[in-house]
Formats: sequence, structure tokens, C-alpha cells
Amino acid sequence: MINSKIENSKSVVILGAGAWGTALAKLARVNGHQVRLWSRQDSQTLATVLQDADIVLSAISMKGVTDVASLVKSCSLSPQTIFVTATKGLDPQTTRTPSQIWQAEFPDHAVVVLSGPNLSKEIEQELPAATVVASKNTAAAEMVQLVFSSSRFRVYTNPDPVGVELGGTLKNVMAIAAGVCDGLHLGTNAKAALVTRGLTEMVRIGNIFGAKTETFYGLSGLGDLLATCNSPLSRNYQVGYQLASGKTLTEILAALPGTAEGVNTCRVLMQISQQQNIPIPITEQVYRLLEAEVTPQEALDELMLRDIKPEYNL
Ligand SMILES: NC(=O)C1=CN([C@@H]2O[C@H](COP(=O)(O)OP(=O)(O)OC[C@H]3O[C@@H](n4cnc5c(N)ncnc54)[C@H](OP(=O)(O)O)[C@@H]3O)[C@@H](O)[C@H]2O)C=CC1
Ligand SMILES: O=C(CO)COP(=O)(O)O
Repeated sequence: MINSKIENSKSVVILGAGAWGTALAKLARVNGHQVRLWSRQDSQTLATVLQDADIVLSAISMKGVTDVASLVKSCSLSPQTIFVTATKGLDPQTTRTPSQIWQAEFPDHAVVVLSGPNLSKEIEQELPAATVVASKNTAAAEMVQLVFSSSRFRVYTNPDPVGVELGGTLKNVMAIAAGVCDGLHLGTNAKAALVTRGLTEMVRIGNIFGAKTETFYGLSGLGDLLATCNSPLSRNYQVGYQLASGKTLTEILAALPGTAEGVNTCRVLMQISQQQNIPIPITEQVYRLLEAEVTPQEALDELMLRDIKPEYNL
């Protein structure tokens, strides 16, 4: 039995009652854990909800992470409480990842990243899926692995939290590009080229953050790239698909259910690329498209007409 190592049920608090927080809450509840979901509309105070929490999991959209982390800091917690972050974004002010924000607020606590090819609608339908929990604290990652693992949700551990986190974050920009590719009916060869070169670009950015290259070839990188670049369930893919049909970003976001983090992430990546002088051509064209500086067809032409070069700089 997967959960036989858990002697007692854990007290799990999930911050953010959106699509992903709700799906994760269901997974932990099915495994017999005490789960409390919190959102800013909650009638209970955060301090009350957090009492006796063994695990605090944040599934808050990127725009709320800094505020919620500082709110949590004002509440009292056991020193053993483990933080888990499931947000896929980057902070526009500091370019930090969510796990870096949580770790800075709680330097003495274990912080675990949870990320993988996990379209929440499919998880809610109890379809099989796999994910990764990553931390410098192996025992904490293993505890989180046990809390969420089941016959329909296979959880792997990984020692590269920032790599795992960036896989899930950076693929959102590529999912927008993939949506454009499908929306323009560019074919299977074009999609394969886009996703593969997109992965190269993700590795290039990841290495700046100190992430390991091999992490990007696992579930949280390539795995999530394949899921979101090929599924209309992905909000980021939907943004690209609808941009290709001629809608404006404002129109698309107004009707989109939930958060498409790739829009903000793309802007943050442009800052990083300018500061670090690294080429991220696909991200740059997605950015120009989101800013309405180019049409989808112009963005495609820009990518196809770049200088020819070796596939790898070996
Ligand atoms: N949905 C999915 O398939 C998956 C999503 N993710 C990631 O999880 C994160 C959440 O996604 P998802 O649940 O889909 O998004 P939703 O838009 O459904 O929910 C977002 C949640 O964040 C909360 N929130 C937003 N802004 C603030 C703020 N300023 N202060 C406090 N709370 C805030 C919302 O609260 P309120 O209801 O009060 O607005 C809501 O609970 C994203 O980073 C996403 O990339 C990761 C894997 C899968
Ligand atoms: O991250 C996700 C699946 O792993 C969800 O993707 P979207 O945010 O694009 O819907």
C-alpha cells in the first residue's frame, strides 16, 4: 500500500481555492488527511485555518504569492511545518520563483515544489497522472510524496526544486506559442520544432537560475511541455490559439476561466534576457505578440528567418 508509511493522518492547509488548489485538496483527502482550503473570501481567519498545520500548500496565482506569504508569516506556525508551492510563475518585481519567495519568508522551514503535467480538469476526473515533488530537504519531499501519492496520482521526488519549478513556469510561454501554432494550422512538423526549440530555450533560462539541465528532460519540464502544448484544457494554450484567430489579449483574458501565468512570465523573462544578455527568440516573439507589436504571421516569419546556425553550441 502506497500510504502504509503514514502512521497518522496529516493536517494539510491549502491556500488558494481555485482549480488547482481544489484538485490537490481532493487528492490529499482521498488519502485520509485532514484538509482545510483557504481563500481570501474565507470567513475564517488565516491564523485559525493554519493552527496545527503539518503542511501548508500554496496554490495561489503568482500575483498573490508575495502578499499571502507575508500574511502567513504574521501567523504562528510549528517550526516543523512544511511549505509546498504549486504556483507556476515568476515575481515581476524581483524575478524570484515562488519557492524562493516562501524560503526567504521562512528560512528555517522546509520548502517543497510540486510541479508536473497536471491539467486540473483531468485530475478532477480521476484520470491517471504523475508529478514531481522537489526539495533540498529530502525528508520533507518524501513526506509530501506520501501525502499525495495514490493509484491515480504517481508522485516522484527530485532534489532540484528550482529546476522543477521552472519547468512548470517556463513551459507556459511555450504553451502560448503552441496555441498560436495550432491556431494557424502550421502542422505537426512545425509544432515538433517549436516544442523542441522551446525546451532548449527553457534550459538556457533555467541554467541562469542554477537549475540542472537534466531536470528539464523530466516530468516537470518536457512532461508538462507536452501536456500543455497539446491540450485545449491549458489556459496558456488557449491564449495562443485565440490570438491566432485574431482576438485581442484583453478580450481573451476577460473570458478565460482562471489564470494564464504565461502572460506575466513572458514579461519577466524579457527582463531577465535583457539583464543577462541571453537569446530567447521564441519567448521574444510571444512577448511581441502579447504586446500587439506583431501579428501571429509576423512572429512566425521572424522565427523562421533568423540567421541559420548549428543546433547546439558544443
Ligand atoms: N489549473 C491547473 O491545471 C494548474 C495550475 N497550476 C498553477 O497553480 C496556480 C493557480 O492556478 P489555478 O488554481 O488554476 O488558478 P485559479 O485562477 O483557478 O485560482 C487562483 C487562486 O489564487 C488566488 N489568488 C489570486 N490572486 C490572489 C491574491 N492577490 N491574494 C490571494 N489569493 C489570490 C485566487 O483567490 P480568489 O478566488 O480569491 O481570487 C484563487 O484561489 C497557478 O500558478 C497555475 O499556473 C499548476 C498546475 C495545474
Ligand atoms: O500547468 C498546467 C498543467 O500542468 C496548467 O496549465 P494552464 O495553466 O495553461 O491551464
